[in-house]
Amino acid sequence: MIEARDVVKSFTVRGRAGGRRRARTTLRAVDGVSFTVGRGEFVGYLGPNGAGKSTTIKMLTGILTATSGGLRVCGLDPSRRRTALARRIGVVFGQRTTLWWDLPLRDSLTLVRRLYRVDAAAHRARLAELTALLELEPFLHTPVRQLSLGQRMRGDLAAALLHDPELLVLDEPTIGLDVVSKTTVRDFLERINRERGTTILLTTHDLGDIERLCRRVMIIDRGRLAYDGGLDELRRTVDADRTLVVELAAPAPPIALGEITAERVEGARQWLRIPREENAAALVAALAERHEIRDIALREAGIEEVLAGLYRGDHAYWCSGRPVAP
Ligand SMILES: Nc1ncnc2c1ncn2[C@@H]1O[C@H](COP(=O)(O)OP(=O)(O)OP(=O)(O)O)[C@@H](O)[C@H]1O
Repeated sequence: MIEARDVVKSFTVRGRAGGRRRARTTLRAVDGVSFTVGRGEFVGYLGPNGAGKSTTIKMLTGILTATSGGLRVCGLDPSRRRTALARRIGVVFGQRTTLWWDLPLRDSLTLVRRLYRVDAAAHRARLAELTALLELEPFLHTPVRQLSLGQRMRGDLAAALLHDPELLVLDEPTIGLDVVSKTTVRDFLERINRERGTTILLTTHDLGDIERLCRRVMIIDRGRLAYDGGLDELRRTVDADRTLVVELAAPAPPIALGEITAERVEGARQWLRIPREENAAALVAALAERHEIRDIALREAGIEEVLAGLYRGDHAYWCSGRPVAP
């Protein structure tokens, strides 16, 4: 569905140099990215702010033209075949709507049908299906400007899927949504991927989206792909520390065991960060010899901690992961 080979996108920006005329410099927002996405995959595209995610998505959808490299989406060159591609993909930008502000949602969706020249009977069937799945019925006749953010997002998803695209590209689709709306959107995406085989590329800062939906993640950092592989594999590959939470029989000064010291103390409870190479069982045994322990729990780093470490650059060109080299 997507084939990117050494894709580069440069922007010319005015530098901050002194003098009357500020010097022009070239910024490589996407700096030689290569990957493929197969039919039916659900892939998360992650990275810190300014990493190059939106620029990649704009190239994939034909909004921007790559400076160099090869790009094929559904077998088409996106910048040259933008109209043909639009019939085969759906795009949702969480921060923007493609719906007509002053029209009731239903009329907006009818206009989308005309734009994509969807046959009337197919449209009726598809609209009925999407209305049920996204629970649109209560606000189908409400002008878009009066919809809540969660309702509008569901409307935008329907608009992006009315022409039954093979590929759905989502840029932060759950941004600003409450827990219930997020769940509705996630359940829906999971379902169309599983049942219809729609390929989905999802950009998000919401790690709940990733944990719930993506089997594979690609991480971009400063324009370069730094990881491409499974989520569990990412947790394992990154040398993430673990935390031992110890509940003592009574409050005590911070525990110190060689290099390992408690980094948080609350009453009788203490938190110890354990480096990956440390043997946790031996540590627990040593602790039990010196302290009266009431309870103990070993906590693996969550995906949030793993990514925070990566984004901070704690793991210089991080994972040996999959085929991603600096
Ligand atoms: N039209 C443009 N002109 C100049 N620079 C741009 C342009 N669009 C993006 N950039 C720069 O390219 C880099 C990548 O931006 P991009 O929007 O792709 O990042 P992102 O990963 O989507 O970030 P965020 O998570 O904040 O949305 C940034 O340094 C940004 O300032």
